[in-house]
Formats: sequence, C-alpha cells, structure tokens
Amino acid sequence: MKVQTEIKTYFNYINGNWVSSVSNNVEPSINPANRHDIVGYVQRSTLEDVNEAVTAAKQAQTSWWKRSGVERGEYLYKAAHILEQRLQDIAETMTREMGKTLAEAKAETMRGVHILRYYAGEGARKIGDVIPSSDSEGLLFTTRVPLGVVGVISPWNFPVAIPIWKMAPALVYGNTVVLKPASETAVTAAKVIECFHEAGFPKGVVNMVCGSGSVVGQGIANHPDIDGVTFTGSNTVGKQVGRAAFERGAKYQLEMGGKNPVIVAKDADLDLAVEGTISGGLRSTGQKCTATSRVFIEREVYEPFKAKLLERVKQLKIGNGLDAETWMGPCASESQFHTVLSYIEKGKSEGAKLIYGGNRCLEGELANGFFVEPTIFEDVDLQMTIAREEIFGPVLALIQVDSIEEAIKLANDTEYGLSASIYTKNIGNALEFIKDIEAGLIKVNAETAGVEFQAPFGGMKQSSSHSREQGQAAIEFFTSIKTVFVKA
Ligand SMILES: NC(=O)C1=CN([C@@H]2O[C@H](COP(=O)(O)OP(=O)(O)OC[C@H]3O[C@@H](n4cnc5c(N)ncnc54)[C@H](O)[C@@H]3O)[C@@H](O)[C@H]2O)C=CC1
Ligand SMILES: O=C(O)CCC(=O)C(=O)O
Repeated sequence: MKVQTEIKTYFNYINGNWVSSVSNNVEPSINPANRHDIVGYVQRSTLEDVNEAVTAAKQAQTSWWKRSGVERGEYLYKAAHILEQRLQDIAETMTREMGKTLAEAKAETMRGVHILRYYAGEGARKIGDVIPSSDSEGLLFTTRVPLGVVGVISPWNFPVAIPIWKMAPALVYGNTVVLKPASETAVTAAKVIECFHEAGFPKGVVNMVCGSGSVVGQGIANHPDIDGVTFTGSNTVGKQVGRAAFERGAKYQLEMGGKNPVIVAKDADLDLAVEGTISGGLRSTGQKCTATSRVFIEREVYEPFKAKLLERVKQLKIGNGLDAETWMGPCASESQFHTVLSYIEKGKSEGAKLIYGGNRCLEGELANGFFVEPTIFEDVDLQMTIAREEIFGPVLALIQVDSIEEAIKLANDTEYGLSASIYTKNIGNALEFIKDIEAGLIKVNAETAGVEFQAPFGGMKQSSSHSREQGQAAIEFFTSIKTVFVKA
C-alpha cells in the first residue's frame, strides 16, 4: 500500500476565487487502480454554493458579451496555451483519478487544447447571414446572441475534453458558465479550471461547483437564472435534467448513452475489423458512450473473426494506467465496477455463452483496484439485457448474421442511436449502411469510438436530445438567432 504524506484539498471556483463550500464538507476522490490512494479532497457543495456561482455568472455576463468575439477568443487561446504546458500533470491526474491509460489521458488533454484553439478561432467567424428580402429597399439579416448563463453538467469518462467542448463554445459566443463536474474526476476538473483562472478570464465568467448530482446538478437544472443546460451522462439523469430545464423554459442539450454496433462483412479485412472492435470496445475500459458493444458478423467469417479476436484480446495487458505497459485500466469507480460485474452475471444467467474473461482481476496489486477482465460473449440473443442496456464496461457481444441487411436490421433494434461502424471492402455495403443505420456518428472501416472536435457530434433516438455538439454545430445550442429587417 502506498503511504501518502500530503493530500491536497481542491476548492470551488466562484467569481474568480477558490472557495470552500458553505457546507465545509469535502469528499475524497479515489484512484480506481488502488482504492487506498486518495487523489485529493473535493468540495461537497450545497444549493447556496450553486446560487453564489450563478449570481457571479449572471453579473459577469453582460460585460463579457460586450467584448468582441475576437477578444473572447484571445482568452481561450491563453487557456489552451496553459493547458498544453500542464499536459503531463493534468493527464497523470486524470489517469490516477479515473483509470484510463496515460497515453489516452495525454491524447485527451491535447484534444482539449485543440478544442480551445478551434473555438478561440470561432470568435472571429461569422455569426449571421444576409438574406434577400422581398422588399427591395430592405435589409434582411440574421445575427446571434448568447443564451446568458450556461450550466455545464459533465461526466467522469472524458474529464478534460467534455467540459472543454461544452465550455469553450459557450464562452466564445458570449455566455458565462457554471460547471458541475462529476465528483469522480473533480480534481482533474479543478486543474482544468486553474488554466482558465490563469488565462485571466474576468471574474464570474467561469465558475465551478463540485458536489453531488442530486444537489448541485439538479440545482443547476432547476435554477431560474440558468438559461441553458448542457449535459453528458446517463439517460435517466439526462431526462431528469431535460425535464427540469423544459419546465422553466430554459434551453437544454443532452448527450447520453449508446449501444453501438459494429458490422463485420464477409469481405472485410478481418485484422482491421478485430483491431477496430478491440479498440472501440475495450479502450478506456469500454467507458465511452461511443464504445462498441454489439458485434454483428456475417456467418461465413464468424469463426475466423472470433479466433483472431480471442487471440488479440489475450495480449491486452491490464493494469494501472500510469504503467507504460498497460493497455487497459480499471473501471472508473467502485459503483461502475459492480455495475459491469452485474451485467456479466446477467449475460451468463440469461444464456449467453461466455467465451473470454468475465471475472474481476485479483492478481497482485490489481486486487486493490476495480479491474475487470475484457469479456466476450457469443450466442447473444437481442432480447438479452447485455444486448439492450448500456454496460459502460469492457464487454462485447458477438452475434452471427446471414446478410448485411439482417445485420443493419438487428443493429437498429435498440433504443439508442449514437455511433455505428461497418468493416467491408464493398462500396455497396458501405452505402447501404450509411443510408439505413440509425446513428448520429457513422464509420466505415474504422472503430465506433473517436470523435473529431471540428465535426458535429450527437445521437439519434434516445442517445441525445437531437442536438449536436462540437464543430460549427455548437453555435446552434449556445446562441439564439435574431432575424432582423431594416428599412431606410
Ligand atoms: N454518455 C456518456 O458519455 C456517459 C454515460 N454514462 C452512463 O451512465 C451510467 C452511470 O454513470 P453516472 O456517473 O452515475 O452518470 P450520471 O448520469 O449520474 O452522471 C453524469 C453527471 O450528472 C450528474 N448528476 C447525477 N445526478 C444528477 C441529477 N439528478 N441532476 C443533475 N445532474 C446529476 C453527475 O454528478 C455527473 O456530473 C454509466 O454506467 C453509463 O452507462 C456515464 C457517464 C458518461
Ligand atoms: O468517442 C469519443 O471520442 C467521445 C465519446 C464521448 O463523447 C463520450 O463517451 O461521452
């Protein structure tokens, strides 16, 4: 067991100051690779803290909006620069706090830098169109204004990229922000907010309040002075947040779960398909809303695909994400760990055949953490729980099909519609898939996970509130359009 000498306490960030919660309560943030390692203590805030942060954000909003977009963008460039300088420390904190490998954490932190730079540039781009008016003497055009104060409720699985891809567009378009990060990764969030603090954002423009979802998160969703809420997380909570915002007429955006399929056609490059299935399904321990979870394989290549997949999965090294050899880290929390194990038990009891893994890892130091073996089931029926519910763990379900048409039909048999991929060399298969698959993010010969910051991202069906985040699409949520007609 590691002996810890100093464990730091991290504070809320309100009106430009680092402050403790009025509750004076803190909670530990635990390393999921070693439950005895406390990464830091974070605030357990109350509604009073939320109110203070919202008041600060509201007061700061008018003068922030009065600055030009170019000027607001300059602050984002500064934050990007500081984040890049701190990349190593922030990535190590992320790995220690939620378990993903250091390589993934570094790539995610760099993604945060790119997102900040992308939206910094947005400050200098157009925010409206001139439209020909039916009145030849009139000028008809659109312009955009910010919503006001935006509440950002973020999950633990991308603790740098998700808060940044919500906050950066919100800020550059003239909103002020109150962030409520997931408690599991609140230390990482505090280090990201330190970058904004040091970039010199005016007081109240950026605020962060840590604490439970039911108090701080719900407090944000319900708050009369929060004009827009952007959320990523579970469907249950997302719908609660959406309902609360809708009830009081606030704008909301929800990015929720997935049950993402991969289709392997009989003409696929099987090595590529195996790599994509492993990477899409098991990287970050399967804890991505875009993670592959159901694999539909044409019967003719089922056995060779399965053999290659099993061969490859045996090579994956499980361990502490800070260890350079590690390919897959632990589940991010004890509750996530138990959820994943209970889904594996359901898979077995409902009759799926377990062909790899399925156990908790207990070897050596792994016993101190929330490690689960990569797990593969076959003979999975689409009515089974593991084929229907989001597991958010390293669990793959293999399903044989007789045709691409059948694969697409079964792949669509889910309430979700976030991402989907096909492995094929046949352009006809690819085009049929693109046309018929019900998903917001579609890949051909590439894994289901992995989102590019400059392109729209979001899901169909129950995966999202049908809005899109990132790229130019972000302007739709974070601003309102004004249509203007001027006659001399
Ligand atoms: N779409 C995605 O990327 C994510 C999906 N999930 C799914 O959710 C499952 C459970 O994970 P959780 O961490 O419990 O997700 P969650 O949906 O409870 O948490 C997401 C965020 O919402 C906050 N929150 C919780 N209750 C709230 C409430 N009543 N009002 C407002 N905000 C609230 C949390 O504190 C966190 O900041 C996972 O197993 C996975 O299936 C979880 C995280 C990310
Ligand atoms: O696949 C990705 O890069 C992003 C996934 C994501 O947005 C999520 O898990 O919430």
